[in-house]
Amino acid sequence: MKQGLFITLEGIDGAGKSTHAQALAEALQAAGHALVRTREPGGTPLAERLRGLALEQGQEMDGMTEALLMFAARRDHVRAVIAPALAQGRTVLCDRFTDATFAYQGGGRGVSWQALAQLEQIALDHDLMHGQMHNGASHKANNERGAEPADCGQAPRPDLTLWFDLPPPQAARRLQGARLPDRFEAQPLAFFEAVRSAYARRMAEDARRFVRIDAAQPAPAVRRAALAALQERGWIGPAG
Ligand SMILES: Nc1ncnc2c1ncn2[C@@H]1O[C@H](COP(=O)(O)OP(=O)(O)OP(=O)(O)O)[C@@H](O)[C@H]1O
Ligand SMILES: Cc1cn([C@H]2C[C@H](O)[C@@H](COP(=O)(O)O)O2)c(=O)[nH]c1=O
Repeated sequence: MKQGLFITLEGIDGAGKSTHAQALAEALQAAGHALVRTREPGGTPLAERLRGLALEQGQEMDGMTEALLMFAARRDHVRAVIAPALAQGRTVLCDRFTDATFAYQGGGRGVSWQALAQLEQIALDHDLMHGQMHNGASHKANNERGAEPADCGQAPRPDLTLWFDLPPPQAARRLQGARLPDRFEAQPLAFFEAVRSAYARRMAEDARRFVRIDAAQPAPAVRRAALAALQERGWIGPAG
């Protein structure tokens, strides 16, 4: 079975990811993709509990602790949801993934890029599917046959990342009064400037995977730009 597509949405809080995720999902489904929509931190019962801890106002923790929580949640999410779906040929549309940890915990909190790269490797590439394979068979049964697929221990990486890029003051204006801020949304503008710069660094390091969407445009133009990225790859039809 051909591995499915893995698409992630990134950007600072209030950039418009959730607003445009629905149109992207509808376009992918209309083009015949068997779609799994999910988010980070979250996507499994355990990861949603970790999300609650990480986002809860008043719950103090340092940047490395945040990063460890994010990667713990991510490992569970990838093992239980993302890797199995991709192995079944499904398309996964995920609101945030590892880039967010580099942006928020790296850029925002100052955790070293190198430490995050090491955590990524340990959390996602260390015997990821231990005890189960992507198709549900056990490693043990496979070992008894003397064979183990090469990709059993490694997490999939996104095929495409849409970075909704918006100046933090504009994002703050959009979020004002929209909802009660969580622990991240309550951060000052300087935090989000640092997060935004870190997204730019991630894009510079892996330019082929990223498409930057100018999220400062009116919503219909943002939607068109996001759909165009899928159309250019032949993943949806010209009408979206
Ligand atoms: N292009 C746009 N122009 C004006 N307002 C917008 C635009 N896109 C989204 N909004 C509004 O901005 C607010 C934040 O959008 P949204 O919730 O989609 O952001 P988000 O990136 O998902 O944020 P978070 O990551 O914090 O969940 C919403 O009230 C939404 O209606
Ligand atoms: C994956 C991930 C997320 N965060 C932060 C970014 C946001 O402020 C929240 C998630 O809220 P959203 O409304 O679902 O966007 O979590 C982070 O700091 N690090 C991460 O790895």
